[in-house]
Amino acid sequence: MSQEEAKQNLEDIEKPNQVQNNIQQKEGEQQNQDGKQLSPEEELKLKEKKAKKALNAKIYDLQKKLSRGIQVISQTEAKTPEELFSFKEATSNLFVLHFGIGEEADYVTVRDYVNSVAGAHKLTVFPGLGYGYIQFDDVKKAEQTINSLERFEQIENCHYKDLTYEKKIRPSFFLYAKCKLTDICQNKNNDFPEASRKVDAPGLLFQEEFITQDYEKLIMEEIDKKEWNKLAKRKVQHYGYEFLYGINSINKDNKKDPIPDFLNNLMQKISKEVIKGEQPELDQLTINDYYPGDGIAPHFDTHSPFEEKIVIVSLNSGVVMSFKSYKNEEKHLFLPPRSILVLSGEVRYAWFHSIASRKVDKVEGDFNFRRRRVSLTFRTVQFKPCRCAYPFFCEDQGYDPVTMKKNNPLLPRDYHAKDDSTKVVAPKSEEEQKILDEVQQVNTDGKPTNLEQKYVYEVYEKIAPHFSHTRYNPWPKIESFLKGLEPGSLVADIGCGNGKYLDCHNGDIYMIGTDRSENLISLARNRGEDIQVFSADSLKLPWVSSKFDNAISIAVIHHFSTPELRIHAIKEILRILRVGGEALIYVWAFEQTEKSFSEQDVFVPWNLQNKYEDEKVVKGEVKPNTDIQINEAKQSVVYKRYYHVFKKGELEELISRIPNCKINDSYYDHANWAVKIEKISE
Ligand SMILES: O=C(O)CCC(=O)C(=O)O
Ligand SMILES: [Fe+2]
Ligand SMILES: [Zn+2]
Repeated sequence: MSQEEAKQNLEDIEKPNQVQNNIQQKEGEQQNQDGKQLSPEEELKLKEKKAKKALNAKIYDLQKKLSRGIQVISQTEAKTPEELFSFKEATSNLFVLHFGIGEEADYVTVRDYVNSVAGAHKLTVFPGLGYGYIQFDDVKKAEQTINSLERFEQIENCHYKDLTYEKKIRPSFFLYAKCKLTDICQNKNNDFPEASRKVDAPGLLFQEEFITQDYEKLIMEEIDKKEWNKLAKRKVQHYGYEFLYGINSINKDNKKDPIPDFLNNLMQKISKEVIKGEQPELDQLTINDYYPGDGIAPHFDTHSPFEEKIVIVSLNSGVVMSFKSYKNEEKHLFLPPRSILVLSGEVRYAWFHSIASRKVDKVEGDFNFRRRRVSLTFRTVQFKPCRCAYPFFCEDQGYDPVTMKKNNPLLPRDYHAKDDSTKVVAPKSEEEQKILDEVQQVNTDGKPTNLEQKYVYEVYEKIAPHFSHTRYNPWPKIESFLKGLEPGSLVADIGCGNGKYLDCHNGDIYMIGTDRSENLISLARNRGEDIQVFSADSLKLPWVSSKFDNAISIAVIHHFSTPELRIHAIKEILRILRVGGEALIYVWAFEQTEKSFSEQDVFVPWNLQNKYEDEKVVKGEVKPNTDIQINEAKQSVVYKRYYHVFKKGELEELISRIPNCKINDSYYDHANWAVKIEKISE
């Protein structure tokens, strides 16, 4: 059945009220359209026709769901079912679509069913997406599973069974046999890390079964008798002091309801075993209520409002908490119910912690399905400034983790590091020249080359935290462009870096950022709960066409190594804009006063301070993928970023080659050439 036929069939099906009417007609009272009685033969034909239509509608519906699933998972460009279903060879993998996996019941149902018909297999799910795949060691087992299912003969490759019909729970089970694993799991965003029950991080203490099950039950009951405050993503209760979410601090002048008495036993145990007189007693409590799928964005608790030790007790369900150091070390710890987690020292002051928004976690080879989880976060309110050993994350010592804008003279001198690129750019090395010659000779075809991969993307991933610390002041002209936009505008920040432009507007536009560097994206995400950012390539944005009112592309286009790619990137900006929408584009200028370039394709050094670098790289024991130099005098490791610096008029010339836009303004600002372009037609 072609897509067209399927659509036609779907359209042929009666409208819901007609179906309803037909059901209300009793057996034997079938009438034709003129109201005449039907003969038994005619009746049978009509029934068959209806059954066929209903079946086709169901198939069409399943096909649509399946094609959406495959598109999400594989990020393929295929748009029609024909394109998606065009795999020819059978493999030992099955694609599974069961409308709602992520719930424990779904997972167990599918796993047990496959076990019963074909035995050993590996089932992988993409929680929240409702799709997954099964790997067998043998193509026969995949076929055996397929053959055990009901079959819709009309559609090759599609097989369906309502596994859970009897149990009357939601998901169905739907297999697509002939898919290649590479087609469905290329996108690493679909997979997620495995956690352990024990991790080492400096300052992290963790203990399972800190309280009994009975006590846990009692606390849960008492908590639910109290009133919850609703946040955008979860519910909370606060005791001791008022908590202010906008600035992630507490109102020290507003002492509220004391921590409730039913927590006395727990507080005493913590006092004796954890606090041990090392800081004043805990006097502030935040209770968070999470349902499967809820999470908390990466953050570290603000330094100054609280003393060092932060204590988190988990109730009712396990969850994985992820930790990330400023050196991008990542650890994933499973917090079972009734466990206690204590954060102090480096992990408290300088690591991010987060809970990913999903319904299931992978823990030491098993899935842990989340249930409702309630966490108790105890802190001690601090009445003195923070003098921790981590000034680069300490708002009391000059750094504002929310806005990243403060510039406090108390910081160590090297802290607010300047952009460390040297003033005169050295001639290219042989390797740099070679890679540049290579990419400029091939047809770049809208895909990033080796050069962007090695000298742009990988370098930004590496230098992200350090880079981010040097990028905290929005430039005034860009800020005023954003502040001047129509209220309600949807604005894309393409190549948003640490997100410094995502929160410098008046709050009445809606901004979404993308950047190729996942490390920069995590830093951007840390700016606040309202920040919307995604990792994506500027050559292939994940947005549908013509929906954005505006876009900004600041310091991005100069990182592409060929004119074709630069044009491609600009066309991609125009693609997502609506007709009449305007974009602001900035690129580095060849004409500069601070730097002097002798040519336009340059490799600009970045001195990554040793404190941001792996010790092993600093000592020369490990070499990263990109070529680096160790600069002992400056205590740094030198990475190089590729730029094509633009001569006056060059950006305008590129844009003149794109038919559906016009230039509204162009100017020179902060050693960049800037243009405002408007989309004039689709
Ligand atoms: O719920 C948790 O386990 C963590 C809560 C948290 O990190 C916070 O409220 O700052
Ligand atoms: Fe926290
Ligand atoms: Zn501090």
